Amino acid sequence: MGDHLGQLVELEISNVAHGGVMVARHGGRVVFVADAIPGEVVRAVVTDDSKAKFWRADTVEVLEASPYRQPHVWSAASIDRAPEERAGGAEFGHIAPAHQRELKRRVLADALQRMAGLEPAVIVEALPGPADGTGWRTRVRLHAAEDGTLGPYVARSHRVVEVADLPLATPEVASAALLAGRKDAGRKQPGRAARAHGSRSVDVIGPSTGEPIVLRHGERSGPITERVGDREFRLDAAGFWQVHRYAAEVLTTAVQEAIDPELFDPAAANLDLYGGVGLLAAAVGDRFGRDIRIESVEGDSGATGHARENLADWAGASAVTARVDRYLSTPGTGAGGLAGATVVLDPPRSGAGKDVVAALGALTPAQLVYVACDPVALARDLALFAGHGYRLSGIRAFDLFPNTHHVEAVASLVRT
Ligand SMILES: C[S@@+](CC[C@H](N)C(=O)[O-])C[C@H]1O[C@@H](n2cnc3c(N)ncnc32)[C@H](O)[C@@H]1O
Repeated sequence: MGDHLGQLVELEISNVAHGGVMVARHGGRVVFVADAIPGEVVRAVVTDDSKAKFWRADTVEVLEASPYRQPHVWSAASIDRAPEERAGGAEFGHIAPAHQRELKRRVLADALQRMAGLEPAVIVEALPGPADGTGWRTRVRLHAAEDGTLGPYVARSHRVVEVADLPLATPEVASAALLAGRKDAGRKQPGRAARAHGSRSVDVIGPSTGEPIVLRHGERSGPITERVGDREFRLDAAGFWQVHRYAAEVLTTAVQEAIDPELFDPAAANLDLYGGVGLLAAAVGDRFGRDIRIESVEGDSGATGHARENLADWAGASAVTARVDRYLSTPGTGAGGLAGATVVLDPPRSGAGKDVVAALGALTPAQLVYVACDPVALARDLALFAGHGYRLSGIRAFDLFPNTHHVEAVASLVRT
């Protein structure tokens, strides 16, 4: 091992893997290949040969192209650049949008089948916005290199690369970010990757109301307002909010539709777990009326403070700061257990996990709606839920992150 680093290999791409890379075989070993498409033959450079079972490689030349290959939506991330100077964060940008969604569907379907024995019919639905999947990012983080260059990281590294455009960002966010880059960087050679400078970063936030906000490392700003339909949400500029400009709206409707009204009890101890500033608790409230009872549970006290304010329209709504696992293991959770309750959960990428699933299973809510940004964590948790007497009754998937490999799913679970 270590002898093959930098070696050029010719690879036939057989499949898509979780994590935005494709699968090929070389000399009996699996190679995870970036910037390729299933069905292609590519020449790739080995970037990691440290493991016995698999290597990693980056495409440098396409020998037989897929009919789904397109010019990359972001030239800074294209294979026309050397791998060490390719911007990260748009790893599917060389694939036609409908086929990106098909590959994401395959990854989700494969995870559900392998890890949970489930074979639901599922497609990945496109969001409103440009058909080429650009102009959606309302949040962008750029990093500062030692020489002052401000830019995204090179794919799968912590090297900073200067870029001339940011097509995945909304036009307002892209302009603000590039302006910040020009101010900070002085005159640098575009396309050159440089080592990152500690943890210095610049966040550009484009709320749906007001001008973009640029927060340099350590800076704070007052709260911002995000509008979703007729409703407004206050939050800290640097706090969590769905990144795609239409994501909050799409998830609101998806969660509302994923709840079985026959199983919904407005007086039960309904929960919005990993609630952020209350977006999905409000979705439930808007679907089932002003008198419902719902508690939003969130680990970040700043977000909970805003959630209280954002949920003020519902007398029966509350927001608490707690880690979800601790909250669920507190005796008297939901004042008398969760019998008859509807639970929405929207955990971070790692998923809810064994302890949270076990605690929820023991509290026997009537139904759950699981919003997931990682198909493998979702599939693992669905298998765990099955062990606690919950079956999948419906699932939808959304292309909340076009031109990347990420996919969001909304799964409904009911008691068997
Ligand atoms: C994917 S976000 C969802 C937020 C909200 N549902 C929304 O759509 O705006 C996950 C949230 O869970 C919170 N969080 C992460 N781990 C947590 C934990 N163990 N307990 C409570 N909250 C947690 C994060 O602070 C973040 O606000």
